[in-house]
Amino acid sequence: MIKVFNLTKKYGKYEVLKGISFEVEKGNIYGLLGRNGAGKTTTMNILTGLIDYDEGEIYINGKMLNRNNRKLIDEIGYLPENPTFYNYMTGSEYLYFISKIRGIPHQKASTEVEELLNTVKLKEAANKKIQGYSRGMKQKLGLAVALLDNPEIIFLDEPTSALDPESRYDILNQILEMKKNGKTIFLSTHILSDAERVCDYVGILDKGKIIFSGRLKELKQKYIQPVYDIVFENLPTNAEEKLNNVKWIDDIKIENDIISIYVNDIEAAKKNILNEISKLSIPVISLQRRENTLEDIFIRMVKQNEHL
Ligand SMILES: Nc1ncnc2c1ncn2[C@@H]1O[C@H](COP(=O)(O)OP(=O)(O)OP(=O)(O)O)[C@@H](O)[C@H]1O
Repeated sequence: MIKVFNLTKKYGKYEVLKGISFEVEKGNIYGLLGRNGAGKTTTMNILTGLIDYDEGEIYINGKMLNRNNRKLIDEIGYLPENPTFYNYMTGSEYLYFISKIRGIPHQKASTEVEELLNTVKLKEAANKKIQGYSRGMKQKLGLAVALLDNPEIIFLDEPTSALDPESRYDILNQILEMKKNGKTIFLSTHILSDAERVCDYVGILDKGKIIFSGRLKELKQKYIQPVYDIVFENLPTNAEEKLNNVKWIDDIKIENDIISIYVNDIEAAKKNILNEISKLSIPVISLQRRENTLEDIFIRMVKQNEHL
């Protein structure tokens, strides 16, 4: 559905994308993950034909997206990171307006607009002016615009950032619903728990390169590694130094009074963890073992990439 080979993009001398390649198959949700400034929006804007690129090949639905002839492809819908609207219009008026621009016949548009307002749960606010919409409502309206004319492929740039938990939940559910309806979805996000909830495949973009692209399940299996979270009464100052010398500890992360210990030998960890903690001589409030999350894996991969 989407194939990208060796894509390069420079802003002046600054090379944001250094030859990235990945594929998204039909009917899947692919999440492009990366820190702020990694180049996610740049990638989105290139794939949706909004900006030019320097080198590489892009195929969307079997058609080559030509660098010098970036015609917007009919089969795609796009929700940009910060969608802009005509705020004096109502949500419903705006959807009719966009339908008209896209050349959707009025009768077809009226059925579709009603359906979409239902789908994105904006029916009640449909006749209210957009200027009174919350960020979440605007995002839902943006999603409706992306879904107009039933595109096969939908691009969503940071669809859940800056939303409250309820709106995030709604949007994520709608993304899952789109997949059920056979859509192919390419989204970018830095909210890894959201990616973990909806994505089948992920690509990790870091320092201009894709450092992983594949099935989320495979990534988690590859990096399967238990983590111990230990909450201390107050943080031991020399903890990092002491724990880093322990053989079966791969890495540690310290946040407030919690130390997360990433383990490379679970049998050794089970036998020795209490002993190592007692050496720190600080009262422990709790100790819990868990599987690592996508966030843990992401942080470790990006850290490893830092040393390359
Ligand atoms: N038009 C531009 N001209 C020059 N530099 C740019 C331009 N657009 C983006 N950049 C730079 O390219 C890099 C990637 O930006 P981009 O917006 O693609 O990142 P992002 O991963 O989407 O980040 P965020 O999550 O913060 O939106 C950043 O360093 C940014 O400052």
